[in-house]
Amino acid sequence: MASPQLSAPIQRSLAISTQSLTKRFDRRPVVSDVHLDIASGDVYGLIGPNGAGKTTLIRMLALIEEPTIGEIHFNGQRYDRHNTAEIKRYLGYLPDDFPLYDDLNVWDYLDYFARLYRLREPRRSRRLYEVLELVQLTHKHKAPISTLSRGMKQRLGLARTVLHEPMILLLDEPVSGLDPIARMQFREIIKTLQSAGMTILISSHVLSDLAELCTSIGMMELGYLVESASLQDLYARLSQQQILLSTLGSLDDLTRELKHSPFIQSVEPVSETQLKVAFSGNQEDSADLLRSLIQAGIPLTEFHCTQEDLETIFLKLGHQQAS
Ligand SMILES: Nc1ncnc2c1ncn2[C@@H]1O[C@H](COP(=O)(O)OP(=O)(O)OP(=O)(O)O)[C@@H](O)[C@H]1O
Repeated sequence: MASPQLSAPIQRSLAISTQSLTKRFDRRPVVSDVHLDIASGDVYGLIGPNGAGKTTLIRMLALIEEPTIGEIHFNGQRYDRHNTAEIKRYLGYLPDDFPLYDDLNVWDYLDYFARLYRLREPRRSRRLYEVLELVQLTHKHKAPISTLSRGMKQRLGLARTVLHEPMILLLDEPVSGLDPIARMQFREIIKTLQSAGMTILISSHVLSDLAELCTSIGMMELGYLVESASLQDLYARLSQQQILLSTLGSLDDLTRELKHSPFIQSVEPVSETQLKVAFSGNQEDSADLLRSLIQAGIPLTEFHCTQEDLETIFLKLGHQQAS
């Protein structure tokens, strides 16, 4: 059998790409010179303080707000006024204040939008069952919308947004105001949509939600995209690794051995048996350290590597957002 060929890293195409994207209201810049690239299949988290311009940027990407200057490309196709209808077919947009008709039941609400998307029977009913299953509302299909919890309403909004099987999803603060369980349920659905191949942009104020969900993060401030990178890059570039070590022996012996490693930046006692170490090496370096401590006969009972979280990273970058 032929041996597998080494291949170059796969270059993913861009689902969304903007150049110099700018929006002014009455000459006041709200989004300024945004160059945003989102690779196909990414879940891109957009964060930023209130008024930073996230909603306005998303509305431009959803083709609801006309840019003052700049270009938007979707899957390589440049948006202009003539192809709006064509591009909207593969966009799904969930605004932060989407309307729900309280006197309709769940099925009729979705059916109404499915008809607007011109889905015909039997395809329409099949698609309604699929999206209800996806958002875990099958058992509520006859329930009046007014009786749903906030989390269910958000999931219903998401169901409506994906009815026409868009390739790109734009979600504006979809988890704001939800309790932790509802947020978790929402995250699970987003993961399912990503694994089905969708590219997803999601804005939020909750960094920890985005850290669990996103492959890339962008940060807006005063209309500018001040940071945009893959989560992996951000962690590699800015997150300090920490190691918690506990021993049955003396902390002095452990500290002496630790000093042989060039990657130890600081050692801080946590208790009489535990130390916290700031570590500048990578995972292989930490494995080497563990091996050397055991070889030196240190009776370790704990060796736990952690990384600084996104909040700490953004604080380090000097950005305001760290909620
Ligand atoms: N249609 C409009 N006309 C005038 N100003 C507007 C309009 N839409 C938004 N703005 C202003 O643009 C700025 C950015 O608003 P935007 O809603 O995009 O920010 P945001 O980052 O989404 O904020 P939040 O996190 O509070 O939702 C705000 O000062 C807002 O008042």
